[in-house]
Amino acid sequence: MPKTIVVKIGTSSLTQPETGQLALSTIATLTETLCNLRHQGHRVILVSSGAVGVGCARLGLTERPKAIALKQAVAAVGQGRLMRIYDDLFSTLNQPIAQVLLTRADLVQRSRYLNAYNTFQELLGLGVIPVVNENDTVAVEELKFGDNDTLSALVASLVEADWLFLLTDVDRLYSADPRTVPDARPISLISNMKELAELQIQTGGQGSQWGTGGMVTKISAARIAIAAGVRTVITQGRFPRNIEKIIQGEAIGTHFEPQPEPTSARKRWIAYGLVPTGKLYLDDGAINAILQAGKSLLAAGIKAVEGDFENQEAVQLCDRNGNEIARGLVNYNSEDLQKIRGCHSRDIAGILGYAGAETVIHRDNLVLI
Ligand SMILES: Nc1ncnc2c1ncn2[C@@H]1O[C@H](COP(=O)(O)OP(=O)(O)O)[C@@H](O)[C@H]1O
Ligand SMILES: N[C@@H](CCC(=O)OP(=O)(O)O)C(=O)O
Repeated sequence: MPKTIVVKIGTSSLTQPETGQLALSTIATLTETLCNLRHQGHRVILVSSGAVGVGCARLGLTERPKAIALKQAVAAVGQGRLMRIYDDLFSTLNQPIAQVLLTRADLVQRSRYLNAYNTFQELLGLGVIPVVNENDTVAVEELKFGDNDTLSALVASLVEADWLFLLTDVDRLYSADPRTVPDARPISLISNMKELAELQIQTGGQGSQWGTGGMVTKISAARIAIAAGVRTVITQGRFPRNIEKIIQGEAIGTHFEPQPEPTSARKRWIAYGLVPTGKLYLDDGAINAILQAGKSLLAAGIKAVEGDFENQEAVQLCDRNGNEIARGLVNYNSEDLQKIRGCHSRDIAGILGYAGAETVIHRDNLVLI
């Protein structure tokens, strides 16, 4: 059965850690592997980091720039070179590829989200392998994916992929960072998010010298992907051939099993496509109503409102300690919500001077996280 497979490779696997130069043999093997998958009839998307790392190597910079404008300039240098290398290798194997550069803004607006979906479908239908990266050169801080783990999970969710492979410089997820905790326990399978929470995995800092986000972003990427029904695997980037072995059933890397009933496409867009602009702190009654009974959120259950947002924007719903439990589209702006929080729905019209929605977030626009 043909599958849709998203493979994300990080800078730490694409470059030599000592010199920052490209790891050519890894890239060549990855290219061969992805072509094999295409020949087997699968639909393949590559999410490749490396624009900043390759740009640095090209310009002789020895560490990842911190200043935003410099990083954006370096990414512009590196992205071109990266695509040239991919195109040379894939062309040798007669495989057409396409460059797809996305920013968060492309997924926030529903029409642009659907447009991105259509473009991917066309490319995959044409037998092309899209090579995706964040459009680092124009992305603005407030509207960034920030790391390609998240980007790859959103792409996998968008195209409703069967597999997401997160290729990195460790062979799997461990109970703690194996670089600093040598006896950290390897983890082979995570069946659901409850199990993940119970494992209390420690993720240490921000990852390797050239990587962005470390393991934290891979775990949150897995969370996004499995909610969309995508089986997610964290595995070693230096051995891309393992992808084929894993698809054939070998137990390599860490597997995250997909949620049996994936969240609907629209709710996934609300939860992960949109960028939340505020927070609502709820009382225990409201939390129970949402979590246990699948109810809408009413003004009476809101203890506090944080942030400045408009009607129909996405907000986070939190318990009293600030832990996020859900996200949703609000029916009131932040100014009006400040006035009606804690109030009964029948009093809203009197307080605001107009008859607004009965619910603050309708259950159709509310997603548990
Ligand atoms: N619990 C953990 N299990 C495995 N690796 C971890 C863990 N916590 C932190 N890490 C670190 O995450 C790093 C990979 O992240 P990163 O450098 O961002 O890679 P990439 O460039 O592939 O995205 C590893 O080198 C490892 O040191
Ligand atoms: N978009 C950036 C990569 C950001 C990123 O997530 O990097 P990595 O942790 O190496 O996957 C680039 O191309 O350099």
